[in-house]
This record gives sequence, C-alpha cells and structure tokens, in this order.
Amino acid sequence: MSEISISVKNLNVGYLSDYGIIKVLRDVSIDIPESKITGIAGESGSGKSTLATTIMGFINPPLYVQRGSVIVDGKYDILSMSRDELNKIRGSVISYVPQAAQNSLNPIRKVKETFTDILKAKGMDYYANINVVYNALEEVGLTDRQVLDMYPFQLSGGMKQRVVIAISLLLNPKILIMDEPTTGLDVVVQYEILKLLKKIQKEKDLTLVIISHDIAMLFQISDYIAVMYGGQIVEYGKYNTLLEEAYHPYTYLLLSSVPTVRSRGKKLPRIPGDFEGFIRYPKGCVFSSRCPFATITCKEAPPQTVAYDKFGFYKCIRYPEWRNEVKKAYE
Ligand SMILES: Nc1ncnc2c1ncn2[C@@H]1O[C@H](COP(=O)(O)OP(=O)(O)OP(=O)(O)O)[C@@H](O)[C@H]1O
Repeated sequence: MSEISISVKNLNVGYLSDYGIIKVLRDVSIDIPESKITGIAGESGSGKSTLATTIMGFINPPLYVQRGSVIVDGKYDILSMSRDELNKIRGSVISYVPQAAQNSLNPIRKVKETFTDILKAKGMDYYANINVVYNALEEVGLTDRQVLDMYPFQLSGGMKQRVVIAISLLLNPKILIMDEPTTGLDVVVQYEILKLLKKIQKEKDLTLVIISHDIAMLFQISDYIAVMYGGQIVEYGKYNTLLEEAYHPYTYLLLSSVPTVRSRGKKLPRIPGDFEGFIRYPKGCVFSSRCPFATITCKEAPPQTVAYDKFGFYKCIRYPEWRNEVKKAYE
C-alpha cells in the first residue's frame, strides 16, 4: 500500500464566469500521507473548499479544471474517472463532509430515514445492515439508539455533527475530508468533536483531512499542516516544524496573530492590507503586497517551491533572511 493517501499534482482550477475563467487554484501540489491528520488552513476565499471539491471529483459548472491530477489511495485517478466510478468510491474509499453539513440534514426525515437513503444509494438495505448503522453510531458516541427515531431539530448541534460523522464513516472509508467541522459549535462541543475525530482517526487508522480557517484549532489536532493563500499552498509540513520555525512569513504572521494567554497585553502582529483577488492576481509571490519582508524581487516573479524532508515545502525566496528581520521587527 502506498504511503501517500492523496497526491495532488499541478492542479489549476477556476470558475467559469461572464469574464471567462477566473483561476482560483494555481499549480497546487501536495502529497497527503496516509493514517495521519492533515490540516488545511487559510483565510476565507483562499481556495480550501475548491481544493476539497476537486479532490472528491465534484467537477460541475461553474467549476472548471484546467489541468493537473488527483490520485487517491495510490490508484484512483479522480479527474479521469466517470460519475459511476466516482460514486462507487465515494463513501467506501473517500468520504467528504462539506461545510455546515449538520445543518443540511433533511429536517422532515428521521435520522434512520437519512441512513436508509444513504444505504439505498449504495444498493444496500437498511434493515439488513442495521448492525453497520449501530456500529457507526457507537463509534461517534451515540449509544442511545433512540436517536434513529429523532428528527434533526430534536438533536443538539454536537449530536447532529456526530450523526454526520457516523454517516460519513458508515462504509468504512480509508480517507475522510471534513470542511470546517467545528464551525458554529460552542467551544465545549468543538473540543468534544475534535477529541472524537482524533479517537476515530487512531482507532480506524484513518487518513483525516481537516479544512479550516481556524489555524489554532488545526495546530491542536493535526500532524501535518498546509497553509493556503490566494489559491496556492504557500507552505506545508509537520505541525511542530511550522510551529517552531515557519518558513513562510504568512504562516508566521497567521500563528502570531492568534491571541494566547501569554500574549495578553502585548501588541499582536497583524497582516496589513488585503488579498488583491483572483482577477487582479499578483505577478510575483502571491503574498508579496502584504508581506513585511518582501523585496522588489518577490514582487516580480513567483517563487520556486523549495522541498524538504519527505513531504514538506515552502514558497519563499526570502527564507531564512526574513527570520532575522522578524527578531528586529517583533521580538
Ligand atoms: N461556485 C462558484 N462560482 C464562482 N466562484 C466561486 C464559486 N465557489 C467559490 N468561488 C470563488 O473561489 C474562491 C475560493 O473559494 P473557496 O470556497 O474555495 O475558498 P475557501 O478557502 O474554502 O473559503 P470559505 O472558507 O469562505 O469557504 C473565492 O474567491 C470564491 O468566491
């Protein structure tokens, strides 16, 4: 079995619009290791959901793949598979929980009817597979089977999220991609859901990909972190490497802008300005107009990807010099 669970190479994806194709993902390449938790961090609009949707093969207009490849589990070439072939592996090899999935449970169907629909779509009967359903519920800590006879409005936010996770794991996939799994939940429930995800990941040896704008949450749970900015992955590596010494200034500034008890009373570095957008896309490094360490060279040409270790990489021509400038500017 391959050590790489999802391999994305030179992915260029955009959206069709009245003005032509608006390019969003720009040469995105990443190898996501199996049996680990990989966090994909980035601010709203950086392209995280576009990446997840493309990995799942949900290629429907206006989304448009210009080039690149996505190989899942070493053998599924997602972008060249038919709809039927993709439907076969969705749920059984790779599952995806989109943003706010807990709110899209059908309000007029009991939980068991939702399970029935999911199983039926896979040609499976609910009653013949009732133990599969019970197991899935137990895995997510819903031991009271009465939950099956309840409507979504009778469940708390945390319970709904557990039901959604149980559905995504019903057919025992090897890979689970969750988009913003804790958004909209209160802090205690967020913690419980993260603890549950970590437990399930370990027990099932799952490859778990968590997408979030909440970098602090991702650093709590992930083994690897990819940092997205303006449709690119600007840095990727082990969470502790990034925490100890980010190679990209954007990662450093994102991490430094998270308030902690220790930073109380201190001025937190902020990221000046705004992303130019996908239409007026920067010519050089995508972060250069906001980067306090950028030089003219950074603004003129995109940086090469610098690879290190097995999976890690960064896109910054100013590393390691910019680290010395941090000391002068902020420390
Ligand atoms: N269906 C669509 N049609 C046109 N543009 C889209 C569509 N979906 C996303 N986009 C654009 O693609 C860019 C990336 O969006 P995407 O949803 O992938 O980002 P994200 O990082 O997941 O953000 P968020 O967390 O807010 O969902 C944004 O500029 C967005 O406006």
